[in-house]
Amino acid sequence: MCGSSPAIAHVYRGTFVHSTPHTALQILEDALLGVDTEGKVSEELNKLSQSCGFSPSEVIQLAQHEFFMPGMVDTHIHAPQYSYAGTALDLPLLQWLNTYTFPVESRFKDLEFARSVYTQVVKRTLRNGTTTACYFATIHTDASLLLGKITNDFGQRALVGKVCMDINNAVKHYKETSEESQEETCRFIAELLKKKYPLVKPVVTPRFALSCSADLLEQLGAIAKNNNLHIQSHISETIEEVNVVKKLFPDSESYTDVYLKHNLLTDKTVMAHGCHLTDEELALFRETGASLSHCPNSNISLCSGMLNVRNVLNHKVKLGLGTDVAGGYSASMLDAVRRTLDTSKVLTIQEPDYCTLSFEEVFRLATLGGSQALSMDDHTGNFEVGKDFDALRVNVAAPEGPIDLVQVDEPKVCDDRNIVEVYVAGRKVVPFE
Ligand SMILES: Nc1nc2[nH]cnc2c(=O)[nH]1
Ligand SMILES: [Zn+2]
Repeated sequence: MCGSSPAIAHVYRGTFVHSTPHTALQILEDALLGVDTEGKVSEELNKLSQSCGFSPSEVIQLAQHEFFMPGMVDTHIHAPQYSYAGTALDLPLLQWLNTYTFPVESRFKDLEFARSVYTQVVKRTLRNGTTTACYFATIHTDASLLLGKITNDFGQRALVGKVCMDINNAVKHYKETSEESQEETCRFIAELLKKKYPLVKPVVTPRFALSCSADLLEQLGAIAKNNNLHIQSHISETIEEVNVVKKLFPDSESYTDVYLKHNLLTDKTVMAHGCHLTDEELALFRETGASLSHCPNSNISLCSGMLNVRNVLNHKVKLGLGTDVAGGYSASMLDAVRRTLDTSKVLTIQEPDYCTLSFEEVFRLATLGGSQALSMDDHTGNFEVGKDFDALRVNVAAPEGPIDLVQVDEPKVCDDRNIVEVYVAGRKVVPFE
């Protein structure tokens, strides 16, 4: 009904590609899509009524080699680590953290340094088509609030986490006391919510079980519960990490059980990696509704392991993709798509009966899967009517692109250079104003 819903602001005509829970890749050709004044998909594709009062001249027609796809969801990225992305990948996880990561993150006490790196990472991920990002910041509350401001200013949808850690035996100046961590987490949440940024929300962020005392984990579980907030952390990334967790938490049955016992596994929890989870642990994810972020570039770059995504999906655990900058050297979600396919093919080389992921399935993981993993699929993830218009305008024949079209209509693998416009909640955020 035209009369009762918000007015249509824009109508696009052309090819739309998206995923639904039932169809990994749906291609709608010569379709019409309306975006209303609230930035939502306003009418069913193909069924936009001519009587709603737009004239064909107002329709924005996509060019022959263009299509719209949903914006991609980076379910796990460390904003401060963008400052050294593409370097320092020669050590296994725990040494990598002590040698490179903690010293760099400790510099984010300096707000001007933070402003410069955070502006770069938000602009770069937006240009790469990340319309939603789930960020780790650092332990510094004011710099983490600044990251929230910058994502809001550039129009990126984001969950932003002030990192919590009260244990750090290697870089002793980069940690908090348990009390500081709790108080600063509460201040971070209160101040970020007070800003009323429409697309930016706080996420409770215990770094991982090895950086947090049991007392801190418990308090963070309570804070998340009392404020109904998202939670993010890392789990079972490397075998060494799993073994140390076992020693430190002898009363827990598994790594997953450590988080479960401290009320950190909820249907708003996203855990990164999970390469070495057992089937019993995956069952706990399924029962609690917690999700996994698959970070294949990082898993390979730090030689951490290879997540068996097919097994995760068979367990009906929600799963999205993450860049995990800077364990992953690329801030591009299209890179995460490629690495996900590569990892799946390596598993197939090792085990020929392995059911390799298809390109279509991985496209869904990068878009709708990520929205589901962050429990945002009621309003993002595809072009269903009523959802926010988070979208990428892709030009397969972009002049600066990396490929040449030999045959017309040939489907081809593109890269970030083919993303010519980015929209979040109906607002054009790339190119930058
Ligand atoms: N990849 C990765 N794993 C972690 N585990 C705990 N902290 C980190 C981090 O910063 N990066
Ligand atoms: Zn990480």
